[in-house]
Amino acid sequence: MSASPASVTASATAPVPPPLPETLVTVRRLNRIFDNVHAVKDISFDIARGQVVGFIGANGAGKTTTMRMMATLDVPNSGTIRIADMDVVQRPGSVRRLIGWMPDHYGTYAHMTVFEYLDFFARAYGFKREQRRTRVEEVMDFADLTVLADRPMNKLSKGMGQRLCFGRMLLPDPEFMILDEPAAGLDPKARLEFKNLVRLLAQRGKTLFISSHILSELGEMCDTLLFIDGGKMVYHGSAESLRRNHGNSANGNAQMVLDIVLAGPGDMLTQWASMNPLWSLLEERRDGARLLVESSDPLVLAAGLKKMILDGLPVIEFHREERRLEDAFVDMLRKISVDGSTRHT
Ligand SMILES: Nc1ncnc2c1ncn2[C@@H]1O[C@H](COP(=O)(O)OP(=O)(O)OP(=O)(O)O)[C@@H](O)[C@H]1O
Repeated sequence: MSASPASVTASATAPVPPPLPETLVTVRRLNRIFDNVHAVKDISFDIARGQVVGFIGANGAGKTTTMRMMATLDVPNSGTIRIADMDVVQRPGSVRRLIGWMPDHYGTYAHMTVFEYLDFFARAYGFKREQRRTRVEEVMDFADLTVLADRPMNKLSKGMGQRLCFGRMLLPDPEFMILDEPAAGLDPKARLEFKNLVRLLAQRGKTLFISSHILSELGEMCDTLLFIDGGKMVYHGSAESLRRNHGNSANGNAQMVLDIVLAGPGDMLTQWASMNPLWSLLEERRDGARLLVESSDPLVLAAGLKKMILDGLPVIEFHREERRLEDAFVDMLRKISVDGSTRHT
């Protein structure tokens, strides 16, 4: 994506808006029930202005339902959502002027080109003549759509379509952007480009709320992570504090993760770990495994590696890993199932 510094600021001469509050979004005791499905259960959280927040949960966890309510597209059964001190149910029109919404699916118009599509929406947002053309060009430049300007919408790849949807959201230069699974189905290059775009928007002081069911997709680009599981919020804090605070075993002992490669089948390590206390299997691969060591003492690690060799394991490579977010998350869920509380760190 070829963003230039000026390219995200709308060029329309709009009146100067009032300053936004420090706490841009406040969600309190939010509930949504569909027939007999309690999709969102008593969720509360705040989002500070300028933050990039990752909203993570498995399929069916309640992400889209929560986001649709924030985007004024659905109404809670109980609870409140306030964006810039405005209640989304009572003042949807004013809230909409502040937010951008990128749905996980969007309709295509077979005979419209990328330019025509953006031009159509820019017209709907009230951009007139030259301003409209300038704005559409700015957005196409930012979202790397310029080369696709004349391409019919129904001839776009998944990644191109995501960029178009992203561009559409950027047209009115929203302060708060709600993005539902924007990186789903993107190839690694497109995902990296998307991360860069998010970083650029964050640098310009925008606030973003981004959902994904893949933790590692969001870990690096978000200031804060918010986890939802079965409609309930189970964690609200930074990726770093998740790694730090949930890097311990249930009995409070420190742990290490070791990635080992063998010149032989990975199940040798699975068997070895099952026979050695302090060691357990995290993940078996064809030619190795990731093992968890219930200690932070380097001597325990060294003794374990020596024993592996003496036990005849053909170890050809090993390294200590940063604890993965996924592991920390699983660990946290395990602790929550023990004491039943939401984690705020
Ligand atoms: N309009 C609806 N009517 C009935 N049930 C619904 C409706 N919308 C969502 N649900 C249910 O609410 C639950 C949460 O769905 P939601 O789409 O919010 O999850 P999600 O976390 O976004 O999942 P995904 O990643 O699969 O999109 C699911 O059990 C879903 O079937």
